[in-house]
Amino acid sequence: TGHHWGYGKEDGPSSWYKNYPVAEGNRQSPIDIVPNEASHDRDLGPIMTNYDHCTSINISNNGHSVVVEFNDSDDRSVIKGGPLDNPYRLKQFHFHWGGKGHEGSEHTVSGEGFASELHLVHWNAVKYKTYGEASTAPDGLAVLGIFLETGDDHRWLHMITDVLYMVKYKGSITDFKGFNPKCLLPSSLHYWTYLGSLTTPPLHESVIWIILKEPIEVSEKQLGMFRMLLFTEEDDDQKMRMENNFRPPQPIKGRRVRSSN
Ligand SMILES: NS(=O)(=O)c1ccc2c(c1)[C@H]1CCC[C@H]1[C@@H](c1ccc(O)cc1Cl)N2
Ligand SMILES: [Zn+2]
Repeated sequence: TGHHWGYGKEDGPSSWYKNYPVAEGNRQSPIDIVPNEASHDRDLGPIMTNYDHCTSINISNNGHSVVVEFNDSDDRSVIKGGPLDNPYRLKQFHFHWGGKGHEGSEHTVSGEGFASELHLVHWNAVKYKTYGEASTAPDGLAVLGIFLETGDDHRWLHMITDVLYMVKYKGSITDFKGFNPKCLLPSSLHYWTYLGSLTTPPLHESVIWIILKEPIEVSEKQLGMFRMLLFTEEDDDQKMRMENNFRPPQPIKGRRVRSSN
């Protein structure tokens, strides 16, 4: 289903518009965030994440990233507050990263990229019946973006990097239960928010982006573990390392970025 796309020279972000014309739309993501051009909105309250009873199910390599899926059959793990009119249910999280020593985040701040970016994907189960339906609606998804910068070892990220060898190849999946993503959040939940899109095909313009200002620290060694993943399947004789799986910033097209206080 859908067209083949990737991050290479032939199938990468600059060619996605051919099969996904919305790539040139008016609310595409990621963007470059310019902090002193963001407007402080007094009625923008704090965001609240309630992941305590969340249930991770599995971890998989979908050929574009490594994804941890959650049970989203009820409101056990949600994000609410801030720009959101109701709670959005946690569906999955995944990462985008660079190559050795290169940048790898999708959003940038005053033109600066980070080594990686974590996306916690939530959907509006109050207004829509399924994730698929929500993924095409203008207020269907809320993605919490967290920057990863290199520094000390992240004390909990090893729970993920320790199992990456199990999902080395595209299409591989393994059980991954009892992981609470609360441990991946930085201490401050101050954020920027704007209306955007999925950063990969199908690039649906259905995302309320909430980008945390404070990055989390991970070690170069931990990040290097992500680069042992492959874009390719086990029986593919080409072993293409999974790295630089990020879309560059897109035109802001007059959009406002708001800042929590
Ligand atoms: N980078 S990102 O945070 O902007 C992001 C967030 C959510 C989704 C995507 C990318 C893309 C990439 C893989 C699946 C696809 C999408 C989806 C999943 C399952 C579906 O049934 C439909 C769709 Cl559209 N979900
Ligand atoms: Zn993403």
